[in-house]
Amino acid sequence: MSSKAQIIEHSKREAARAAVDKNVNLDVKVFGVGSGSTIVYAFERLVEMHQQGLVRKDLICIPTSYQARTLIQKSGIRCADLDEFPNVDVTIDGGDEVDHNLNAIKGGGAAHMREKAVAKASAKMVIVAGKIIPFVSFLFHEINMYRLCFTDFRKNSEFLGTQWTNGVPVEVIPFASEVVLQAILKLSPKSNPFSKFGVQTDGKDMFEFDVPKVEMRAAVKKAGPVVTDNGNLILDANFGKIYNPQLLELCLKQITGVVEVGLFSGVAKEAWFGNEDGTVSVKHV
Ligand SMILES: O=C[C@H](O)[C@H](O)[C@H](O)COP(=O)(O)O
Repeated sequence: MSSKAQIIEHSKREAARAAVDKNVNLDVKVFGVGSGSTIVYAFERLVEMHQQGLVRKDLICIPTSYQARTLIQKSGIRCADLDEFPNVDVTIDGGDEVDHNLNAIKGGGAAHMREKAVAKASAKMVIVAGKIIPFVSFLFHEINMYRLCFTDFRKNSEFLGTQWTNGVPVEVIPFASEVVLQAILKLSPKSNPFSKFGVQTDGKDMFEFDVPKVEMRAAVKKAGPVVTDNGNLILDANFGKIYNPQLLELCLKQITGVVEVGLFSGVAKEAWFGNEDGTVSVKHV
């Protein structure tokens, strides 16, 4: 690993640990465990705190994926399903990209369906984003440092789809995957099918591209597509910059055959960032 990659990995770990330290205590009874590489660091800290008596001995952890379930089961902390404990105190999860309102793209690991179910059942959802690049300038600007140095990056940090260019993950039932793909291609950047229901837009286009770029996610080390923990497929839909994530999420979710969309609009209340320089930043909404 290069030294720059090591620094980023270190800051990602620090951000994950700080998020746990700040949000998990003896009052937390039910904790949602996100998925991905960053969450491994967060869960490592949770296990330490459990061993040190800093969290409840009878803490219940709700997994958001097969990966999270395995982590919990190996830890000795009680693992339970969401339908047993539908009221979660705090969930901590990773993120692929986060904008200045803490809207996020998630699902780089195809886990966003269960992640969103657990996040929405949580009194508080916290995102830890290891990949700070889209946000660096904004945060530095906020604390009034390096304002000039990072001015060029600020514009880019405003919109989802700027740094995470793999597209928005859309989980679809296999039966309708081609139909959904065609429907996404027909979404127009200027459309607001919800205006008749009173869903307002800011008058700007919904996303950048005239026509989205959509492809089915292919598996690695297996021929064929990625199959999710729910037995479904993933379409990665690249819209370019996303100007209105709330509306795009609604538009995608109304397509029959879509199970869940990796846009988390207005879900996270707090985000922790591991910065490129090894420091950690936090933002609340
Ligand atoms: O499906 C995967 C999840 O949404 C992850 O939380 C997200 O992709 C971030 O993953 P990582 O922590 O590996 O960057």
